[in-house]
Amino acid sequence: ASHATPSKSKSAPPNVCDLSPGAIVSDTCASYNTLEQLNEAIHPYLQSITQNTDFFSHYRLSLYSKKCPFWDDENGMCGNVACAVNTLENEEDIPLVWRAKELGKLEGPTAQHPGKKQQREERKRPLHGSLGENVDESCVVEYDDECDERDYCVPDDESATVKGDYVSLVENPERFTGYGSVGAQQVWEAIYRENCFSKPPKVVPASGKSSAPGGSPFGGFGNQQQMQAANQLKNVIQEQGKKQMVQAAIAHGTPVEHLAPVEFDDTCLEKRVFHRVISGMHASISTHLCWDYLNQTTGQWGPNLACYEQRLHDYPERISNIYFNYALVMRAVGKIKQHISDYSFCSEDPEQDLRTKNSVLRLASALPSGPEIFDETVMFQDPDTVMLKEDFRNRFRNVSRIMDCVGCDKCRLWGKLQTNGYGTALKVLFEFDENDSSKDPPLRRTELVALINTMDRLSHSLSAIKEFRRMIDEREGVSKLAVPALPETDKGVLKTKLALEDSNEVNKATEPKKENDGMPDFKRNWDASEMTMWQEVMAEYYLVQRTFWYVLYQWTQLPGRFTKIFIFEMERLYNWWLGMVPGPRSWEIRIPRRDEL
Ligand SMILES: Cc1cc2nc3c(=O)[nH]c(=O)nc-3n(C[C@H](O)[C@H](O)[C@H](O)COP(=O)(O)OP(=O)(O)OC[C@H]3O[C@@H](n4cnc5c(N)ncnc54)[C@H](O)[C@@H]3O)c2cc1C
Repeated sequence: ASHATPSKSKSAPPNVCDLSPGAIVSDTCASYNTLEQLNEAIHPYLQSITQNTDFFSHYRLSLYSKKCPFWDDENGMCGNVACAVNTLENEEDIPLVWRAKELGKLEGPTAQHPGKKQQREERKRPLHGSLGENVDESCVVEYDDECDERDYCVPDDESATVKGDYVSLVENPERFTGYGSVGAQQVWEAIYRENCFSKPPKVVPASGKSSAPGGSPFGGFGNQQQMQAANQLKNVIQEQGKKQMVQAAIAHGTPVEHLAPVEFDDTCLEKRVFHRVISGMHASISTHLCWDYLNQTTGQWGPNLACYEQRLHDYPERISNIYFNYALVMRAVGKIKQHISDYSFCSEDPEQDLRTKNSVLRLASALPSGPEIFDETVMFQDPDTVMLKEDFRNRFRNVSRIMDCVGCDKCRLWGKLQTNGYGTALKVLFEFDENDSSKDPPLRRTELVALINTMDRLSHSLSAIKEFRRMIDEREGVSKLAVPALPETDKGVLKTKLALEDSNEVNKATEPKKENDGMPDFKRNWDASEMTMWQEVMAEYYLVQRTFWYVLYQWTQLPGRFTKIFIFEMERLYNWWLGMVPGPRSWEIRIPRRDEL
């Protein structure tokens, strides 16, 4: 990995817009190239861990029992599902399954967190099979409900009465849901406002522990901490004197970015880091929804290039923030190697426990050790910034609370998970000792699951961005070559075609990706009206010839392919036998798509 001195505290914000491969991602020590190469190597591990282990494919959180503590429906600041205005104006006209309300619902089985007695007495099946017969519940249930004061997130079991539900992450992939408009903009706006570090620190109990388990003496709020959080955020908004402006702007459909900018002092590293983490998370969510996008008119799922261009491609700083987050989370995962070696993943299934541990250790070992990628030690060193650390933590807790205002279940699930993931990364970076894990604070199950899944999300974002860029290059390459060769009339057609592709039309972008495996051109892309009969016959003849040779060639490749598949499968079997999670399959047998026939 290339190594460079990261920006020191108080330095001016570096240029985050240089996305050239060799450029160093600002505030980190790695170049875009290095991170992309690392990603290619570890992406399969991450996918395998998050998809194939019971431990990392289930997450526990309070989805329904928490009330948004920051605004309610009465004053027009609405955060519930009904207010989550959809991307299509008249959704009633489209089939139910494509509507935002349906897309945002959680899928698959859920299970309530078992009580302490049940946990003790039925250690093997504390959830009574509610997540499915094949799920090993001892890998899923979290036995330690305690919360530590050094947490950067709001633990989801903060209130003793709200223990949360277990949900499958595999059955609820992060993708387009149609959630947007007023509700979503308001949440993002509130989250970015948490970055007003220049204000004096807010009063939040230093312990971070629930002070009022059980019933609430404060009416609408679950407990004292929620009440305080509500007051803090209201204060921030009122202090800024912008609440009215924001509401009015949203009500009139004015984009939030047209408002006067939020007071944000970005001269010091810590404040910049906070902003970059949030913006990177936002950008990563946007990448996933553009990558797995539903065209609500045709019902087709697929990448939407126009969506990517509108939300990310034209904002290099957002893309840079994704890379920044990847470096930060990667450093955190690399730092917990020692901690993980003593971790119990599945108390009642030693075989799955070992497999899960081995796969996490393999991932951690594949990451550069030490501060090669990200050097957290340059943060919070300055005497002026020591107080910031506490402020930083409290603001992160508030972001976590704001997530309760997300009016779409699936979005809330992934929003909460990723906030927890970044919170855990920061906890690991600033509270864990890489060489001596004896004094480390406990790492809870939800935190570990959130950390690894957040890394997987970022890794997926990097891969998707690479593919989106390729699609843009391909499009631009085609247009550059095609334009000079075309007659004047066709240029007009091509211009319209490109304009359509550039606009919100998603049809093109939602087409499945074509593999370029050296396949010859089988299209009849000649103009018969300009050809003699003989030329046409020859063109047809060459087409048949090309097809014939291609099919024959593919048949000759079959024995080699089967041998490779056999060796690959033997290797996976061997890994499984050793107790490791076998890597994902790199081959599949599938019915050809229509355009391939
Ligand atoms: C926590 C959360 C999770 C969500 N999860 C999903 C999901 O899984 N699937 C889904 O389809 N929708 C999800 N959404 C909604 C989605 O994020 C968008 O809000 C929605 O698609 C509307 O997008 P928009 O173009 O109006 O701009 P938004 O993404 O809502 O952004 C609002 C404003 O913030 C600014 N902005 C945008 N991106 C960045 C950035 N990276 N950094 C800094 N500023 C930025 C821009 O000025 C923009 O106008 C989620 C929303 C939230 C709050």
